[in-house]
Amino acid sequence: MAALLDNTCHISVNSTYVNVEGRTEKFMERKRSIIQLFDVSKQYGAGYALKNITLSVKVGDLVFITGASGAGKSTLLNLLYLATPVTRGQIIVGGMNLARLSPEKIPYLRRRIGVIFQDFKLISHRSVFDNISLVLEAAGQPPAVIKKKVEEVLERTGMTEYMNALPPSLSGGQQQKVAVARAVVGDPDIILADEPTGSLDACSAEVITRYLMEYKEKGTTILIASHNTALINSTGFDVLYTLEAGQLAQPGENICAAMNPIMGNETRGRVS
Ligand SMILES: Nc1ncnc2c1ncn2[C@@H]1O[C@H](COP(=O)(O)OP(=O)(O)OP(=O)(O)O)[C@@H](O)[C@H]1O
Repeated sequence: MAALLDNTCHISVNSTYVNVEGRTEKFMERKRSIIQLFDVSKQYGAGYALKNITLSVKVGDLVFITGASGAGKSTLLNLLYLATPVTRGQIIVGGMNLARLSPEKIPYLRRRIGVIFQDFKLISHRSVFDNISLVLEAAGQPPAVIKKKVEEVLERTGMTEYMNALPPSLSGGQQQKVAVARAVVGDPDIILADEPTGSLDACSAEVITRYLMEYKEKGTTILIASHNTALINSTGFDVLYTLEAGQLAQPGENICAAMNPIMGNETRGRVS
């Protein structure tokens, strides 16, 4: 079965080979999974934020989690970072079974993941520089390396002049850039990004998106939760999952007309 995504992207789900914008890859055998969810559910009280989610993400893939407000996108990312515990099911990240991870191993998991939270979660009484450098201090990096790396990510995100500022004195967009800088500074294996350009103007969004895609090119696995079709189209994707009221959309149930024609709950390429 072949589905036409747009003029430049054809997908053949029965084939080992996929052609995305002229790139032909033997993707199914080449890559191993770095994230796996098996029948995962998350309940808040009596309500389900996520229900029976089974999916996997391969090393180096750019994966979008899309869906309407309240569909469960942020919850999914939060589970991967152990920001909130799973109610049922199993989650494996980088070979670690999160249900069996002892409290002292959680920092190890988190050092391998860079997170851009939707609400940024910056430490309000520490400077921009400190918010970013804490990641490297926790990883035991020497001060000279920390200074060099923090200055580099500040420069790349256009935040050098604000390095001594406290987060509450910054605009939402500036705080989001700091959150991006903090997420990438440790050169993580996985980046989890929740609407990473949601507070940015168009020009800044382009700069930040390109910066994140440099990490994709270096082999970092990136999961982006977003309902921003422009963002999705600006990067393309390896896999796109659509959530609908906490469940993966079934074939033909993609809820956003703008996302059509997507076939099934997983696809590759671009949306039209
Ligand atoms: N801490 C919480 N306590 C109770 N309910 C929660 C909590 N966090 C999320 N929820 C509920 O879980 C569901 C999924 O929320 P989530 O934030 O994951 O959605 P989302 O797809 O990221 O939405 P948005 O696009 O608006 O950010 C919603 O019904 C929400 O109200």
